[in-house]
Amino acid sequence: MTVKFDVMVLIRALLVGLAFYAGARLGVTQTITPEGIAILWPPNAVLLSAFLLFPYRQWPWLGVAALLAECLADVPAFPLWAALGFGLTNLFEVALAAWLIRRAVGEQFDFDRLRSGAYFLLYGPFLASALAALAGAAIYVLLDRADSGYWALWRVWWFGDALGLLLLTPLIVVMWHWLEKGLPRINWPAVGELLVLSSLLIGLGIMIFSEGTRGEPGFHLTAIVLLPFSAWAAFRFGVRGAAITVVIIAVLAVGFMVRGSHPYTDYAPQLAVWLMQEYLAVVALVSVGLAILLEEIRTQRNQLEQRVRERTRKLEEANLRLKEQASIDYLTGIANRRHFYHIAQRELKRRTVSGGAISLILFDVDHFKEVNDRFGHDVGDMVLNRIVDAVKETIRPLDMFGRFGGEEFLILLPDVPQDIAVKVAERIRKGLEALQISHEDQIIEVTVSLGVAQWDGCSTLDELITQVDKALYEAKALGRNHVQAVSPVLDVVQAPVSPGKA
Ligand SMILES: Nc1nc2c(ncn2[C@@H]2O[C@H](COP(=O)(O)OP(=O)(O)OP(=O)(O)O)[C@@H](O)[C@H]2O)c(=O)[nH]1
Repeated sequence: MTVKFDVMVLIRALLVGLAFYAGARLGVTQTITPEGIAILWPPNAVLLSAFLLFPYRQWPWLGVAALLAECLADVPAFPLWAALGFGLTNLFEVALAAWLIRRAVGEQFDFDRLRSGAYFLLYGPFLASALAALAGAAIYVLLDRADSGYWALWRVWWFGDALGLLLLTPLIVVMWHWLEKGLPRINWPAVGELLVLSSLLIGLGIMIFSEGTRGEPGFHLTAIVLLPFSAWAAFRFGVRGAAITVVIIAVLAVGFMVRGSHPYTDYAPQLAVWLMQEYLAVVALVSVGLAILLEEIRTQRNQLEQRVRERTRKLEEANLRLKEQASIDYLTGIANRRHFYHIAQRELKRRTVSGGAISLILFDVDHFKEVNDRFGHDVGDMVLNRIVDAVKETIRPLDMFGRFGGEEFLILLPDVPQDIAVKVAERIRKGLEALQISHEDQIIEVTVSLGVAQWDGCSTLDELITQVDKALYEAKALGRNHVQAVSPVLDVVQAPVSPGKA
């Protein structure tokens, strides 16, 4: 691992060092009972949060800063070798916990998943603190100051460190992530609710922790009364809210206890501290755990909704494609017979009510079999496509163009009487006659025969198609490359048949 100098890292290390020093001073001066029993050790949470939040390459700087801070805080009370020993023990504890947690959870650590909460709990307060306590207790024994045995010292170190990590790490980590996103807009109703919640919590906390029971009869509020308040914070303000209330409760509980006032005054001092540690651990686990659980449910619900949205979009796209496939002729891309019928029937129905002319053209490629036979089916397909393209350019966008089947095509012309439709058909005939389709070094020429009919206002579509089919048959009979309209009989528009045409 290369250690690179960076001003940002130096500032971070300085801040971590200062916070660690403040935590250590707080630990030494504000968390030890009058009987000399330490309740919790806050600074390790500062370093653990930093190790969880910042890249591995910054760890050496942060670690050195914390080590110096520990020595500065301890030296007034302990010899330098012991201060250094405590510092290295804490460093080992935090580095081990952070490394294991990040390995298990991934590099982006936050208290937003049950998984991260569970691994934090397992590797931090449970494992790393208990292991570091083996060394911490040994240093105390070597100092020869303590009147209790090695395992009692081990337990005091473990519980104190574990509680410090448990209470403060979630707060520091979630606050860091929160501030990282930039200062949020102030939500005044939420601020109001938070004020009410914290006032109630602080008021009740003071009542509960300032009062020693001392076996007096009568009504006593117990510390568990505060639990619903941190649950309230968890529900309404997430992990941040829960972590803040947990710290408020801890500050009140520890603050009063080190001044000799707490709800466990009936018990021996050591047991009273255990009970307090147990109480604070339960409050932290329940509140922060509940907040993480809610966050996890919210995240999973969002992910699920996102997946449902994505699937629905894909399904709609597939439906659209299916609809298109069901209505479009696969070869030419114009309406297939089914879709053409659907649209044409709708048009006729509309005109039954509103009136207005409507005409139909049916055309067929002349001697198309010869094209297939001479050039092959693929070239035949290409020729059909070129015919369709040419016809599309001749008709209006609102005319309905569809493939009737094979080399037969239908065109529905709304608001067009038969005489105009005949002119359109003639334009198509001429256009296709003039079309020169090149294939390799040859030119393929085609002609079409067209039947035209105007709807009489009452026939069905099938009847109209039968009529126009008859006209087409007549056009074919007239020698192909003709337009033939149905009765009322219009003049047959005949074109000279060019000898080279297929
Ligand atoms: N390449 C190709 N040929 C098709 C397609 N659909 C139908 N055909 C062919 O079109 C030809 C139609 O032949 P016929 O019904 O005998 O009509 P024709 O040869 O055009 O003769 P007339 O209509 O009497 O002028 C047949 O060879 C069919 O195989 C298609 O999608 N692609």
